Amino acid sequence: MTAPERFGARLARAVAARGPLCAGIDPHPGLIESWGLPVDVSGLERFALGATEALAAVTAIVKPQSAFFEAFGPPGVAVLERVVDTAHDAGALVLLDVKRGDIGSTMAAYTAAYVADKAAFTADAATVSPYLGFGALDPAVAAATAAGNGLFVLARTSNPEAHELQSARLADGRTVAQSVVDAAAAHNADAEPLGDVGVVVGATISPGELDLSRLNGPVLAPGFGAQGATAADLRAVFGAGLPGVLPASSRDLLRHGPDPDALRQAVVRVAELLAQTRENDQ
Ligand SMILES: O=c1ccn([C@@H]2O[C@H](COP(=O)(O)O)[C@@H](O)[C@H]2O)c(=O)[nH]1
Repeated sequence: MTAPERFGARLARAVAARGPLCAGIDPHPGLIESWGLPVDVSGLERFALGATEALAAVTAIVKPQSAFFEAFGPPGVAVLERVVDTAHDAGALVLLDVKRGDIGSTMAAYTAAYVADKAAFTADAATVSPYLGFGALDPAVAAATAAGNGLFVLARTSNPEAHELQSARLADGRTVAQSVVDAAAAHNADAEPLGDVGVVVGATISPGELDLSRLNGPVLAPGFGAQGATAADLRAVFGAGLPGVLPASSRDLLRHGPDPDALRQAVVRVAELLAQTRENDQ
């Protein structure tokens, strides 16, 4: 049996074709209402599938936020499953934002749900938390990568409350967040063009907080748009030409719906802005 193509390679190809923007599918009740839909499972379904059909046609990767689907109970989770399939049909990869983190044996079960071989959800990658110890993620890394899928490990998140914990110093002088980046990098050594174990680093953090130069893996950069980070902040935090940085935006794209053309135009505008910022660097 031939090995599945690795996530890092699939992501690099998708980004080369469609650009780095990661479109978030976050069905906030207020957004569902603003699309003129009822805040119930039928409204959730029309919102999430409409957003996914439009955004997944023009982006490399979409990121459904599981919490907003789980909030509707099992029928909401069934909608999430359809979002994953719809995004794949439109040609995008799917990063499920579930932020799971637990002891190793339980992580194996979470992986079976999302990114292992024959996983229930068939996502291409999932977000995980290392704050029960990075080693507790080992079963998840092994199962996801064996299936050709990826993980994005929370390192330095975009929310202001994260700083105290994630920027605390370890005995060796590194920050907690840097130790997460370094542990992810160890899994990506020698991978080409990009490893399968990414990190989450908010576009809202201060420049120079983290050294990502040896990561050799993708970086999900939320905080762009609704949380205030700009294209200039992305450049300041991540530098020019760092491969694999995926600026992520949810509310700031979704507020343009329900018109699919308006949603797609919002993606085009952000892509132009990102490209312009890159050109200014050269
Ligand atoms: O550090 C993090 C990690 C994840 N998120 C998630 O990304 C989106 C951001 O939504 P916006 O509407 O673009 O602010 C959301 O699903 C968060 O749970 C994050 O913001 N920061």
